[in-house]
Amino acid sequence: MVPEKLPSWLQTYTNKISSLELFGGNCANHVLVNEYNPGEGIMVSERYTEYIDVITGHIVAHCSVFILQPHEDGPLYYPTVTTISLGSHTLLDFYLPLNRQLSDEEDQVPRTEEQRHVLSLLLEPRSLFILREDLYKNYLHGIRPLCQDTLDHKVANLEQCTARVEETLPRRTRVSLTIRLVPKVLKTTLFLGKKK
Ligand SMILES: O=C(O)CCC(=O)C(=O)O
Ligand SMILES: [Fe+2]
Repeated sequence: MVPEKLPSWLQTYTNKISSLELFGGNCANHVLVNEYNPGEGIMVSERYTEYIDVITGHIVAHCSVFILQPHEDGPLYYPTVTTISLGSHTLLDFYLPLNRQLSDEEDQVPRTEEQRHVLSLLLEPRSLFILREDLYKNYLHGIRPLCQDTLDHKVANLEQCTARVEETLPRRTRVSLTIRLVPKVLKTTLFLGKKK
């Protein structure tokens, strides 16, 4: 990763979250901004392909295939990822990974996504969500492409929220700021063609 300066408004939130000592005394240095319209879920880049000019060795084109699926955030940001939700709530769903089934001797039949769904968390607007420990390491997460959410008993944090079980919440446009620490960054800076 090549470092770039964050816009000052984002640096403010990054500093605030880092002051909670979530990143082992370091300051978070990576922010992913996602916008979800009602009906949209998380799109995950499944395959990133680069096309390289065989003579010069330069990348001439690249493309990613984006699909909707539960995913893990992987080792790059481990052990902590934080998310600020703005504008709308969403439901973040947690799933058992497919490979966890194989250890269970009675049940070698692949389960559907619905059967692997363990719990959801209601992320309210202006809330901070901290993903770490068991939920980071042992579960996949995803956001379903829905226009509204009916809260059921699988929503595990309703006691901490203002919403109630069986309530239906229409989704509005949500912007999420996923703030995390990438420990290894290049020492060089990226100049995007701006002359001083
Ligand atoms: O938008 C969110 O709340 C989660 C996004 C996410 O899981 C990701 O980008 O890896
Ligand atoms: Fe994620």
